[in-house]
Amino acid sequence: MPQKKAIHFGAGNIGRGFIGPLLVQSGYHVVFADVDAHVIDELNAKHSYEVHILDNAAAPGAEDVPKKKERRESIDSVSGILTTHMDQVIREFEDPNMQIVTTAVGPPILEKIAPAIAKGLQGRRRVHGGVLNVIACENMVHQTTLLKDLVLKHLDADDAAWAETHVGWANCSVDRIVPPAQGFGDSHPLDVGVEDFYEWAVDENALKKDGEVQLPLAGMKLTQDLEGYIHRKLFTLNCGHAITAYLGYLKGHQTVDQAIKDPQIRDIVKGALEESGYALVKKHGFNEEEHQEYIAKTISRFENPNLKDDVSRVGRQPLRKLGREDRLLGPAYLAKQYGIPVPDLLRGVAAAFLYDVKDDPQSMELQGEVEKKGIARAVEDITGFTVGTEENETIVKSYEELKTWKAA
Ligand SMILES: NC(=O)C1=CN([C@@H]2O[C@H](COP(=O)(O)OP(=O)(O)OC[C@H]3O[C@@H](n4cnc5c(N)ncnc54)[C@H](O)[C@@H]3O)[C@@H](O)[C@H]2O)C=CC1
Ligand SMILES: O=P(O)(O)OC[C@H]1O[C@](O)(CO)[C@@H](O)[C@@H]1O
Repeated sequence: MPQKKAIHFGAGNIGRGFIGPLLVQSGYHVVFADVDAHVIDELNAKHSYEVHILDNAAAPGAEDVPKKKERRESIDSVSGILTTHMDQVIREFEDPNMQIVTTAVGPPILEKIAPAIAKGLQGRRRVHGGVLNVIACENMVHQTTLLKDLVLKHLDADDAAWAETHVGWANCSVDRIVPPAQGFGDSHPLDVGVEDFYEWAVDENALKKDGEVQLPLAGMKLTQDLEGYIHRKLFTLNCGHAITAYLGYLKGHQTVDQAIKDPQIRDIVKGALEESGYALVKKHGFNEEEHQEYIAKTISRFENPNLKDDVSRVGRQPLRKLGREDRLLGPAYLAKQYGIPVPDLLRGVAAAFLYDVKDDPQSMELQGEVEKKGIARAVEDITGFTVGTEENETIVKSYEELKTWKAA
């Protein structure tokens, strides 16, 4: 029997370190589609690589010296194509063994891969018309719905109607910390280091189950309450992570584990996650005790010294992270609905306004806004908290206080 196939757009950290491996474990041959010719050549030369699971273990008796405990998983049955080679992308979609399309390219890139997916779907419809499932694994709410809308723009009415009935467009929540690979040697360019923890929750209702695909895949949780999973992850892991990164950057810490060890930072992060947690418990009816454990587990994930996760990776693109539904303002607005005060979340927002990394265009754009409009007006425009409101004043006050951290 021919091997079933999946095409994954984005052979980066999450592609190679999380989604690709789960697809391979589920019996799929994974075709990575990327613009990076070096990675694609390596995939086609070796057809395999290793995932290094970097444990969070400290050496007994030596508190500050992490003991590198590591397991390895070999990922075989992989190949690559360049997304610029449209004919190859279309051929993969036309293959009847192709059953799943996943992405991890970064939210702004979805519109760039949409034309290739549209062409692929047209080809598939023409050749055999088999059912397919698409799951975008990006850190944002309703990422697959966004991808679907972008793809539909490239289809005529007939093809769009076909894509509605024959393609499952499933949103998901994707959680595993996978920093850029480091230290595996020049001869292992595809290897990637990951934390042990992972969670991939996928909207069960949106998947097409009438094709060949056997669900759930390895490591996948099917859920009828995706919003709960997305909010819990985005407003806890991503929220705490971003605040740790922005405050860590202010204090000159290089990595997340160094930043979270700083008592001043830890207190604010913990406070913010408690505030966000009260709102999540109210909104989704989570068990309070279990949610406290989830917060503690999340903070312990930040402490993993073996990940060497740079604060500039976690803080990247601050304007996206200051989106109204995203990790900082999302929980602040949710808490507001229940009258929950959020001083530490707003400290985190203020810290984002102080993030001035020269080679991060969004950071520079944000600084430009502050310079042009002044902090209170910039906060109003970006966060929606108008000048004179308690939230705007708290952010501005925290901004001024946190500035002194930078100077120190
Ligand atoms: N790294 C992590 O720990 C996590 C990341 N995510 C999300 O996964 C997504 C990807 O993140 P990473 O893997 O960290 O980024 P990455 O930068 O390591 O990987 C992105 C990949 O997309 C490729 N790419 C860029 N333009 C492309 C195009 N037009 N066509 C095909 N491929 C293209 C890049 O060459 C790169 O290989 C983001 O949305 C991120 O928020 C979600 C959970 C965890
Ligand atoms: O990938 P983004 O959205 O820029 O944000 C970085 C975040 O993504 C992750 O890499 C994985 O969820 C986290 O480590 C971090 O909070």
